[in-house]
Amino acid sequence: MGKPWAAPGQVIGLLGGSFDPPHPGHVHLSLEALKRLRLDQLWWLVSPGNPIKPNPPAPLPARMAAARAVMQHPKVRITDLEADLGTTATVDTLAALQRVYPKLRFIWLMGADNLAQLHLWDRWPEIMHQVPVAVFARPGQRLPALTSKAAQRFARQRLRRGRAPVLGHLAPPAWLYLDMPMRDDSSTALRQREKGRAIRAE
Ligand SMILES: Nc1ncnc2c1ncn2[C@@H]1O[C@H](COP(=O)(O)OP(=O)(O)OP(=O)(O)O)[C@@H](O)[C@H]1O
Ligand SMILES: O=C(O)c1ccc[n+]([C@@H]2O[C@H](COP(=O)([O-])O)[C@@H](O)[C@H]2O)c1
Repeated sequence: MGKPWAAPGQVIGLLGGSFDPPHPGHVHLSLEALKRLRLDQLWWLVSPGNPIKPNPPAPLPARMAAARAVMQHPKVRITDLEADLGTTATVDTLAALQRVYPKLRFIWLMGADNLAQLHLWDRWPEIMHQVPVAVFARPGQRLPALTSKAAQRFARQRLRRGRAPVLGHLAPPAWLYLDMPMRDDSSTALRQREKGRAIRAE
């Protein structure tokens, strides 16, 4: 894939994920992020593989094609940048992106379930010092997210939601939690449904 193009100073949201498969919850988060964070672009980083998930995902080309089919928006780029960069840990991906694109401003986007688990990620506090972070509501995840180790450790750096439009221009650590109408789509549920269908068809 060609490298995505953006003008110096632009604010780019990064949505990393396995997207195994992609679903309307990803699209919904993306549209909310574009609007609420005033993003110039949003890049989906379709991951070669989540470093802490035990089972490997479906092959990357299939997930890229599925992602392109569900998310079509002039400001959203579907990328396999981590495969290009040779990174899987987010801390390494962000460092590499900041090296390759020193003039862009990145915001890391994630659902509330990921904030609840962030303390399990490789060198996670560094991530909070690399880029501002925006966390989006997900059903049943508000309390786990807001009482998580990461939320507690960075409690003083949490901003009120009214600051969302300027988040991309602030120096990290800086993060906020954004409520939104929630969708309960999940890749796990879709994979389980697909497995059930395959078993019934046997
Ligand atoms: N329905 C949703 N609402 C809010 N955020 C979501 C939703 N689905 C996924 N996300 C967020 O999108 C990012 C990528 O998600 P991912 O590809 O892991 O999908 P998933 O449905 O969480 O998959 P899995 O069930 O396999 O963990 C993560 O930050 C995740 O929190
Ligand atoms: O860096 C880590 O250690 C790490 C651990 C777990 C997840 N991540 C990243 O979090 C994003 C969401 O992952 P997933 O598999 O839940 O879609 C994706 O970009 C992963 O690479 C990163």
